Amino acid sequence: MLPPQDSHGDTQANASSPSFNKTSSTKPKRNYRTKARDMDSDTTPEPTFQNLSNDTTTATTTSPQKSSLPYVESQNAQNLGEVYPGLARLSFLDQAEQEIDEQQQHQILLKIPRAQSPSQKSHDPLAQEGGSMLEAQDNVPAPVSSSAPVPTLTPPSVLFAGSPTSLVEIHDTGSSSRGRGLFSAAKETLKPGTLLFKELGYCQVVNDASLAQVCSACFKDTREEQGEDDKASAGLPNGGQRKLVRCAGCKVIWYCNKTCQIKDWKLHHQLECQGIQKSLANLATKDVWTKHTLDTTSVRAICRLVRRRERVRASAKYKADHGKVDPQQKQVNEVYVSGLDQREEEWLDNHGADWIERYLNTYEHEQSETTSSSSAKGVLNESSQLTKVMAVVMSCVVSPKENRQNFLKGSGADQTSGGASGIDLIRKLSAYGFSMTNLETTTAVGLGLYIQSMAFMNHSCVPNCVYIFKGPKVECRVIRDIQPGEEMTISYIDQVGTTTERQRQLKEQYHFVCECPLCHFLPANPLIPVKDDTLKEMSDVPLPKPAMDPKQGFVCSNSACRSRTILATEAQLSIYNKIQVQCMECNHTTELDQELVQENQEDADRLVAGFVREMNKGSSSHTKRSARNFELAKATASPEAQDQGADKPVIGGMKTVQEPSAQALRYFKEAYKTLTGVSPRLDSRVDGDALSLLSNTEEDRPVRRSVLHHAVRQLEQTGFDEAVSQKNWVFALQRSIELESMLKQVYIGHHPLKSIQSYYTCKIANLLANLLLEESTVEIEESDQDKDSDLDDLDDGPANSDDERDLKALRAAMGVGSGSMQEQLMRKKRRESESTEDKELKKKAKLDAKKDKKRVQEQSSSELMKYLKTLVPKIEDPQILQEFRVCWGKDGKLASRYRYQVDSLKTALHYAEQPFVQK
Ligand SMILES: C[S@@+](CC[C@H](N)C(=O)[O-])C[C@H]1O[C@@H](n2cnc3c(N)ncnc32)[C@H](O)[C@@H]1O
Repeated sequence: MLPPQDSHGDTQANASSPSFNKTSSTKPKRNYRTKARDMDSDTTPEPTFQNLSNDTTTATTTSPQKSSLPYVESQNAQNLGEVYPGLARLSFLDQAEQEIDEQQQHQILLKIPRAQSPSQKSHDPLAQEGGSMLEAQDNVPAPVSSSAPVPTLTPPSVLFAGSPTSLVEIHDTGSSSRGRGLFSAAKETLKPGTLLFKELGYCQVVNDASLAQVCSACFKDTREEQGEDDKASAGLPNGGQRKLVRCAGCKVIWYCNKTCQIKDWKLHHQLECQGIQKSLANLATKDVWTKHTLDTTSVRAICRLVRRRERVRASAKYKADHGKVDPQQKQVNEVYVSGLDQREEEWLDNHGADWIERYLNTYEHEQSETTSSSSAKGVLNESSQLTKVMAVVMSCVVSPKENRQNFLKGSGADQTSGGASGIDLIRKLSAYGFSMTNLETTTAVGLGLYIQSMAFMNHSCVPNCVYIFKGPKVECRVIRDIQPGEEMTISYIDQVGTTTERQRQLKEQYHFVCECPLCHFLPANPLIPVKDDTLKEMSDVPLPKPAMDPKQGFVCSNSACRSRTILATEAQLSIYNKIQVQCMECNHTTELDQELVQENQEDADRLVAGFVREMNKGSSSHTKRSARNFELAKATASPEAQDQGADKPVIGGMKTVQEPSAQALRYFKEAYKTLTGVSPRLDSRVDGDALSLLSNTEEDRPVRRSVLHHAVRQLEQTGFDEAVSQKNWVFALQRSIELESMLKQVYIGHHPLKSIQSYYTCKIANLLANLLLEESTVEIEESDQDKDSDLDDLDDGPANSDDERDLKALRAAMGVGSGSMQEQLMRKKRRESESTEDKELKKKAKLDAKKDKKRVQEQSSSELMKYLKTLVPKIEDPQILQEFRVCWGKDGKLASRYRYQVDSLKTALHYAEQPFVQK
């Protein structure tokens, strides 16, 4: 069934179905030059075009979120995914590549050989529910056109029989806390780059912050840069950026176009659109949608989950009618385990249902009596984010009040929740939801629930697989050799963190104590014995001494001492509270206590905040999103920045490249030093004058950490992000290089983050080379003009006719020039009385100053160019391209974009060099 249209061809907003203006078929084909089109047709027969930038949906949403994986519900919903991105900076690129890998996917079958009853075996929910996703429903074309079986469509009997081409199977890990896991079912070693599986989410939603930028059907991100090789982007204005159109029914969900809307309508949106509208009409929840008082990402995800389950339920009923038992509910519940902490779970079990009921009733009651005060607000303040989310979910999916209890408590009689409690659903989403991320914008764009294979992948701090998002699908690839029968793992968090940090994060967000080899090799708690064979088996890089995590150590605090040996770890400090360590190299004794370290950290945080503030001062446009696009548009300094900019170093002679202010650099350097005890690498060739503003003297710091501390990485990352957003390209390049080398040191094996950082480095280098080229071209043109104007100057005056001079004076006297008539005549007289000698001297001084300035600029430009040239061999390292291929597939779009950047860089450098050589 397609979204119905009313007689005007418009969406019947309240008729359960959004649609498009009928006239749109007679209109010219959608043209990306038009502004965003609002599918809202309640008010106008023609589709309304709506500029996204003016839309309230974007105006009030939270800033683009960085994310962690999986999605963490227990945080404040407004901050969901704001943890440092780690793996979450992975891409979803567009889906062109999907076609390429489709063939491979057909080779992959999923085996689930755990013991089951015969009835369970034939109705495994993983196959059933996931399968329904790919079934053609309501005329939705099945995404896979080939007749070859794909995992989700594979009949259960085939699933369990296994196949010679099976790559993965699910079985027990043998550890009670790790439960089941995904194992290699291949007969041979799986090599890096192998595609293990592709999976479409059971449900997925675009997050609040990205709703108006990311299509809710194909997950194409309008902020994503269009590759030079991307044919679809050819001819698009705005650097190929598209605008989205909005569903007229709920006015919440956005799509690329009608095709995407219809696709999503059939799959999900027809099940949720009316619910959102109902919730919008509910006084208690209206503000959530209109004023964004609550992040609705998980609300919408749960709604989709609930509705989807209803559908599955119906199909189960059908199967039951055909004489088969419905094992789905039980088994799906088995897949989802709770992700909340014990206290919250208990509270929700005991009071959750009543509390939400009370919240909704109280609120409605208060609204109707128009009493502003106390209790409802008090209750609201007390509420945990989860219960609020649940309340909004209920307003979307449960209509009669009497059904609420059933929904919340999961009575078997309840038709809406399908037997499981609504609260359970939110827990499940919390434990199994994955934050979907876009690599190019480095932001979290959505939340997806992948239940077929991804749900069974356990975490490791040294994973052998990575996953990347491609549209609504997730792809999982091998990044290190995997032996037959070996467990396949991914990292749920940023691997760069120290053992202490990683373990804390896993505990807080995912509620388990990590049992991976790295945590055994470098235990966060020094009292836990080291298992030093765990990591050696899987690493071909030199390993640190067990328990001496180079990322989390303190080194000698004597700045004169160059030893980088780890003298103590943070874990030791947290156990002993106070430690005294003596450096073997210089005998200097360092005394550390937790308070001191804490102060040090606070100091650094304050400096980082100051650094960000100073960086932002320099620019009037804080458009991080567009800055990420690295468009070659010149960064014009704001008037304020230009005012302050008199003492700014002109880097590379390019007035088009903003530099961080001396103050910002000072903050950066201070923060770096506070964390590490040493100065950051601010390359003198690049930072020129800026560096001289910074003192190079190193004083002793009571705390010196090993340089790879997570905080340093965060500082570098902040520096990079800020520099990119302010178009401080030289500084951004430096930070990118630093980040790249850090990532190389801390990630074992291939990792997408390494390659994406290399991509940024190459891209910024290319950008600078192109700016240099532009500058040099402009300089040649200017110097040609200068020659002409110099000649004009010399010819000026005496050569001009009396008539012409008189005419000028007359014009000036009539007020066309500046100053009063008398002043102008005086000036003219003065000029005329100046001796030819004076004039010549003045002209010469002017020319000399100009030449001096040009010389400095040329010198600076050629230095920058030399520096960029030194980067070329590093950028051309075949290992980088290999990294791309492993993580994104051999024909990945990013690899070809990278190659393009390399070529462009070399060409720009070649031509930019010409003018300087000529002089
Ligand atoms: C996405 S599920 C993975 C599948 C799960 N093992 C199962 O049997 O359903 C995540 C859960 O697995 C467990 N887990 C995953 N990785 C682990 C690890 N490295 N150490 C301990 N437990 C882990 C935790 O209980 C975590 O909440």
